[in-house]
Amino acid sequence: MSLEALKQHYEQIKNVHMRDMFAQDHNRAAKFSVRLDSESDFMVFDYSKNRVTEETMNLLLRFAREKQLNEHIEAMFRGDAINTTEKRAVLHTALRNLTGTPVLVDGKNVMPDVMAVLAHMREFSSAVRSGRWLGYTGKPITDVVNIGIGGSDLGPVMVTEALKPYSGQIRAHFVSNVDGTHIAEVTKKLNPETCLFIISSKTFTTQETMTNAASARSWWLDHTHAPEMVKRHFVAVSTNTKAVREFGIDTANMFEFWDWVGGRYSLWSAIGLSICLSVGYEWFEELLRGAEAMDRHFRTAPLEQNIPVLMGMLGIWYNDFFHCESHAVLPYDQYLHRFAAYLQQLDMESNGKHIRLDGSPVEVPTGAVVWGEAGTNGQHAFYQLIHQGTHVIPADFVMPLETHNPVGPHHAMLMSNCIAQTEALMVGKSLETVKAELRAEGKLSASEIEVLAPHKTFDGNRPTNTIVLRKVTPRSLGMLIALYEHKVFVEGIMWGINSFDQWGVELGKVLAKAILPELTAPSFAHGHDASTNALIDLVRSKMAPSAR
Ligand SMILES: O=P(O)(O)OC[C@H]1O[C@H](O)[C@H](O)[C@@H](O)[C@@H]1O
Repeated sequence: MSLEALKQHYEQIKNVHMRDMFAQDHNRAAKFSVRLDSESDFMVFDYSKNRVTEETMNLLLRFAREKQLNEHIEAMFRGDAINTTEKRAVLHTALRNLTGTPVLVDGKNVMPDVMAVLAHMREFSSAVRSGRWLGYTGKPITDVVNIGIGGSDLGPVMVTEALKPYSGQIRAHFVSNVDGTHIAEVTKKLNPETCLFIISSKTFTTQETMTNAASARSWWLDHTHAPEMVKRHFVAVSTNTKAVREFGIDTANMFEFWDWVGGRYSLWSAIGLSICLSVGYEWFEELLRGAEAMDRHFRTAPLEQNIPVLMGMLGIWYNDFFHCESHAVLPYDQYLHRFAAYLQQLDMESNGKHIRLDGSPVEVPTGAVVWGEAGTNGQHAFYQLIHQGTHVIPADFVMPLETHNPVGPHHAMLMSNCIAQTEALMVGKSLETVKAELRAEGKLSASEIEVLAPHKTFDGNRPTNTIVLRKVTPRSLGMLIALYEHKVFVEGIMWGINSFDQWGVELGKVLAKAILPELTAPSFAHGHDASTNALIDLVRSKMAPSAR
């Protein structure tokens, strides 16, 4: 069993320093790097600064084979109902299957519907962007507001931000939080004659989205008094035609998707309409092409050269053996400033599970706590803990070689910081070196040096991946996002969990619905624990003072 072999191997390797691994193997950087090209874009996955040897990787990949990873990958692409608790296929890959090769769900080829919705998105976004789609007073649309939450928000926000250099005249806004401040602040910036609301919700029942949508419609009607013109200013993206119609949106302006697209995997579907409106359909299709290239790679590359597999298995290595609990994602490109927030849902909602597919409890911790910030801001905030704290935090550095904004020396500085961080995290700085430096400075006594030097030492040996891109383009972004989707999949398979349901989100939703009427009830809440009752009563004293 490779698990036993891995456990033994871990004992041998756990204290080996990467510094020595690099010293012993001058070919290490090349050996532990994979490059993937797609048209003029490329990605280099450099995983040489990890606490692994060739033997580690061989054992990890043997472990993956034992768990039949290849068969699971095929089952996903084929459209098997691998989301077993919801009895659904998982086919975000079909959304970017631009060659149109048939993909069957329950014997039906889904590709004609996928292509039809893409055509609808192309036609609609072109009408809006070209000024052919007019608002109720005959003016073109200037502002688009996506109202959605979770997967119906985070992907579109992240991508729209990342692709700002490709955006046109239309301004994109996003409202997700049920906090009235969010919708209020966005509507302040809008002209009711020239704005378009996209109500994005897979289920069209999500409390936050439905409340924000109703408030947006009230705001719009208060300003326009033109209920018959709602159809020119409100469109919907959903799987729920009935609820869309009931909301009052013309179903001709509804963009459909399907239950085999998970919310956090849906930016490639019509949920990406706000992206399309911002950057135009052609660039949206480029995003899909990037993802398609990663899909092909994931499905066909041998495990040894398969970037999502390597990345996922490194995740398993640190989680299952080193017991690392968190994972930092550090993009060195300001346009990727929402990338970590997006990944939090992708990774943590997918793999934050305590039960395996067969209903038994998991045997190892699952799902790292994912967090991060765009470089170099993070360096001046939390990198201290990554360098010298007591936790080992594996980190991904995303490094686009070209910038969209070549301003003076900025990009060279950004790159030098990124590379320096991975070097420092790996190499560290020994006590002897620190002492020698302090002695050479000649400012401190020998005893002062003894006390200060440990504070200035770095153990190093902190693992990092460096993901090099040519530039943040629609294509490379598509590759990058699909890489993480598949990495999360690989980890889920290894843990034997269902990465595609999200029952954990439900309990809070149910309890919030129960508490809502109690906040304005005439009598003191008594059905909960003492803390909850008291908190409800505090809110009640503000909301229904006359009731007290
Ligand atoms: O698109 P919706 O149906 O409105 O769902 C929005 C979000 O709702 C919940 O929070 C789910 O856990 C998410 O996975 C989903 O993305």
